[in-house]
Formats: sequence, C-alpha cells, structure tokens
Amino acid sequence: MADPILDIQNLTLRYPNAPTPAVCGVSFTLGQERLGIVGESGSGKSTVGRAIMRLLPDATMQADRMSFAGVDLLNASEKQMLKLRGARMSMILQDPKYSLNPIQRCGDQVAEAYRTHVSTTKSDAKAKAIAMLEAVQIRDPERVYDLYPHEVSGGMGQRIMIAMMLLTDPELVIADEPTSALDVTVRLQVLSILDDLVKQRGIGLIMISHDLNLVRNFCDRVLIMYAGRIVETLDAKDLDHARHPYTRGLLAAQPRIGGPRRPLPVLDRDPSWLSEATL
Ligand SMILES: Nc1ncnc2c1ncn2[C@@H]1O[C@H](COP(=O)(O)OP(=O)(O)OP(=O)(O)O)[C@@H](O)[C@H]1O
Repeated sequence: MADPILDIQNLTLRYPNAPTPAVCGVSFTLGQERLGIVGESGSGKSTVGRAIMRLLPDATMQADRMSFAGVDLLNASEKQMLKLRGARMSMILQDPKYSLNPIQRCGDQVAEAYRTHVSTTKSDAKAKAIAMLEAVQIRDPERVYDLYPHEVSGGMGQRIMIAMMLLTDPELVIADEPTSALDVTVRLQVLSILDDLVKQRGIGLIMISHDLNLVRNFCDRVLIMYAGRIVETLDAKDLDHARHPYTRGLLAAQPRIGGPRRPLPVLDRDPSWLSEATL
C-alpha cells in the first residue's frame, strides 16, 4: 500500500488554562480518500483540523507521530509550515464571508494566494486564477474575477475559496463544514465540485461535519469523535451498522421527514465512552 498522505498517532492537544484536553489520543491515517470527521459540537473536530495545519500556537500539542507527506509536523519550523500551508495543505472554512478580504477583488485574492507560493508573473497568476474559477464551475469567470466579496452569493464565494485553495495543487485539503452556510441545492453543487477534484487530482480530503447524512453519502471513511476522542472508525457505507452506542445515538437522533411523528430519543451518555474505543 502507498504511504499515507497523513499519519497521526496519539495526538493530544490542550488549550491554555483548559481543565481537560480538547483532543485526546487521536490516531488515524489518510490516503487519497475522503475521510469524514463527525461528532457533536465541541467534540474536537475542528481542533484536529487546525492542529494538522499547526494553526494553534498557544495550545500544547503532543503526539507519537504527526507526519504529512514525510514532513514531521510536530517539529517543523514556522518557516516550513508557511511553505506547506496554502500550498501543499489547504483548509476550506465554513463561511467565505470570513475568509475573503472584503476590500479586494475576488480574483485578485485567488491570484495573489497563488503568487505567495509560486514565483510567476501577475498576468500568468491571473490566467491561472481565471482557469481555476472556471474549473469550480463559475460561469463567466472573467467577470467574477473583478467582483468584490459582497457582490457574490455564498455559494459562489465558497467556490472562489475552493479555487483559491486548489490552485497550488495541494495534496491535503481540510474542509471544515464547507457547506453548512449554503442552501441545499448550492450545497450539492459545491460537494460535487469537491468530489470531482478529489478524484481527478488524487488529493486526501478531510471533511469535518455535523451531518451524518452528508458524510455517509460523500465520504469513504468516517471517524466518530466524542469528547476529544475517536470512539469509532468505519467505512461510510457501514455507518448504519455502527457498533458504538454514541454513533448509534447520533443516528437515532436524526429527525426524519414523513412517517409517524415521535419524540427524538435523548442520548444516554455513559462515562465509559471516554475510555473505550471501537476501532
Ligand atoms: N481557541 C480555543 N481556546 C480554548 N478552547 C477552545 C478553543 N477552540 C476550541 N476550544 C474548545 O475545545 C473543544 C473542542 O472544540 P472544537 O471547536 O474543536 O469542537 P468541534 O467539534 O469542531 O465543534 P463545532 O462543531 O461546534 O465546531 C471545545 O470544548 C471548545 O470549547
């Protein structure tokens, strides 16, 4: 089997002054696949994503291994990380409103991000940015290039972010709730763009989400997080046969449209979930 893109073993992370670690003993590998990380709010999903990007300078981070394409992320210098972030590893966040600079044209932001990592002319970067806007299915990319962020819809803003993140051909993309600010039809379009890009470019994608249905349909594998730990890892197609009571509780708590109306079950938490893992 090819070496994984990402290999994380026994990652524990504590925020300053926090009584307990936000992430505790997390281990997983990622190949050229779509890996979902699911769990309730506060379970540590985003912290795992930000730890991989080394975006948490104030937190205390320990791990037995944390390597990305052969680079030791635990001991990499900030200079090395600056070369990796946005070039070989990228993160797409929930809401493009907070990621795009409101006073700069969208296309210039895409081109400028490219020039940060690739030494090229302004006109070449502009041509690459326009081609990438087209690749994420933006019609009339020359016109959109000149728009400011407030002039584009949420779905288009997210596609612009995806274009910016993919222009440098990263090996790893971490998408943190990339579609939760979008309406249902736009969400499907954005997911299908991400899906095509994963397949065509062979990148490893981590999809962080609350949405069990989304990861079931979109991902290859799923990690279930509870209170900073991975309690279960399974193929997305086997999600309905999950063994861990927490995963089963999350599945049972999903509201269903149609059928008889019934009260949603309340998750009966067991303290032993904090120590056991069904891997
Ligand atoms: N910058 C921070 N400083 C201190 N504590 C933090 C910080 N960010 C997150 N936490 C805490 O770490 C824990 C995990 O948070 P995290 O955001 O990783 O969870 P999450 O599963 O991604 O939740 P959500 O789905 O709501 O984004 C929570 O208890 C949270 O309060």
